[in-house]
Amino acid sequence: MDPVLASFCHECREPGSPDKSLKVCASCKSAYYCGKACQKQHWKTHKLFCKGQSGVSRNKPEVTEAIQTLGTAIADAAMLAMVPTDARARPRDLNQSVITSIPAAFFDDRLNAPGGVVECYFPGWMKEAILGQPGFPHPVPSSASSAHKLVDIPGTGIGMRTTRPLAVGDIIYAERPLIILPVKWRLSTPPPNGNRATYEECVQHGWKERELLLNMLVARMNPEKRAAYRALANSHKHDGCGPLSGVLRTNGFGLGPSDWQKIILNIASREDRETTMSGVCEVLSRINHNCSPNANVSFHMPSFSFVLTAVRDIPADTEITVAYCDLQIPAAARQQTLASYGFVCTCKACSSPSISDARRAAILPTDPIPQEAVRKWLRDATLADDYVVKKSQDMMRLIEEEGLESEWYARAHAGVIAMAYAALGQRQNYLQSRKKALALSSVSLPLGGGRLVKLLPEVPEKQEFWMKRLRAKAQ
Ligand SMILES: C[S@@+](CC[C@H](N)C(=O)[O-])C[C@H]1O[C@@H](n2cnc3c(N)ncnc32)[C@H](O)[C@@H]1O
Repeated sequence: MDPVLASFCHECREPGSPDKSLKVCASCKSAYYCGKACQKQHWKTHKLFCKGQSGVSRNKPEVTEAIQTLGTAIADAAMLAMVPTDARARPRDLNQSVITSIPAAFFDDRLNAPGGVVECYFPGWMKEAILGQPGFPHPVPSSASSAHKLVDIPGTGIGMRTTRPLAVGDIIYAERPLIILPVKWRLSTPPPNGNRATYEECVQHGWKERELLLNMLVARMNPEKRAAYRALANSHKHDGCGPLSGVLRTNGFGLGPSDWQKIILNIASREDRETTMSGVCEVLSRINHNCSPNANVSFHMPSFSFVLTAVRDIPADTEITVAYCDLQIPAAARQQTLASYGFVCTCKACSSPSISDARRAAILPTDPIPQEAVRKWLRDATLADDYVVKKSQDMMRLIEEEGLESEWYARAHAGVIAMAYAALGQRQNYLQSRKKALALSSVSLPLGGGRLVKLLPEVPEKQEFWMKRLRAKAQ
């Protein structure tokens, strides 16, 4: 008997007491309950792991590294599904995937990090890198005062609205996700027909494996979070992927290589470093899509939370929206991507596709390194003094008309305008455009401010290009 496992009800997580002794599962003798109701409720998950049940073999399959990864988890599933601390999941091999809670979770909620814990499945090196951040975990960022509410929105289900006016760059809400796991699924066990399995059979087998894993992750949550995960929208009820996978596919926010690069460790393989993860949130996953979104969700690694920021000024009592797809592709292509979410987008851009598509196609991103655009202009005396400012301002007008302030080129053009004003020695224009550029920059990197903070100092004279255009002309 594991004394930790035997000390609490595995469904409601209440501790046992001298006058309320816990009953053990007669079959596996490793799950404990305070009463029949909890045992019945827990059986939905427990049956997958309970010794003697056919769903999952408790023997480790003897196959490749990848199979051992999930195989180990399956063999340990009865424990992993129930033990919310991370102590058992310390990776022996950093390339082996682990099921774990970040930050560490404890049965006694008073010991848990404020902001909650995330149930994760990822390679061990990611866990090491996350926990290795100095001062981890940073508190989950918060908005100046409550700024949102969840409401029923006719035709779209639940959605989010503002409760007060917001300015570009304002943090609206942040939360640790319920779960995080890789988007791409590598089969861990052979499909039923082995080498003869068709592509479709492999896909379905992959869904089965992922559903099993999600069962473990969801079982580790406290009852409130479990219920919250299960209550989220599911637009994949009819393609055989399983209910928990359906919720993941409908509600996941991406968390990609650029996020990992900030805390990268050399121990990660190249393939792992390029891993894209998906995180499902209790509140933020209720936000609907718009092709001209007024908000953006980004990942803040120090607090391990997703942060929602306003990408332009938003009046009170307005629906908050984010983008579910690439926004520069034509409307018809966007509708194809959005079909997997089970809706047809009727936003302004999709309602007049010919006008909007032409304008979006005309938006030219500036150099990904904005200083380069300014340097090229400085080197070329044949270009007009207002060449760079005018070009980027024209682009900003189009970007704003199309509502694409969330895209990287919006902040890049805003940065170019500010740097060009510095090169022209125009102090007021520099300060004004700097403010806008920094607000747009914080949309993708809340709290960090992004690269532009270093490039656009508060004192105009300290800007790298200050007066350079004027001096070049005087020579
Ligand atoms: C991530 S959830 C968003 C929250 C969801 N409305 C709910 O009730 O939980 C995605 C689902 O919301 C709905 N949805 C999101 N944006 C929509 C839109 N622009 N028009 C219609 N339905 C939308 C679709 O059903 C989609 O599958």
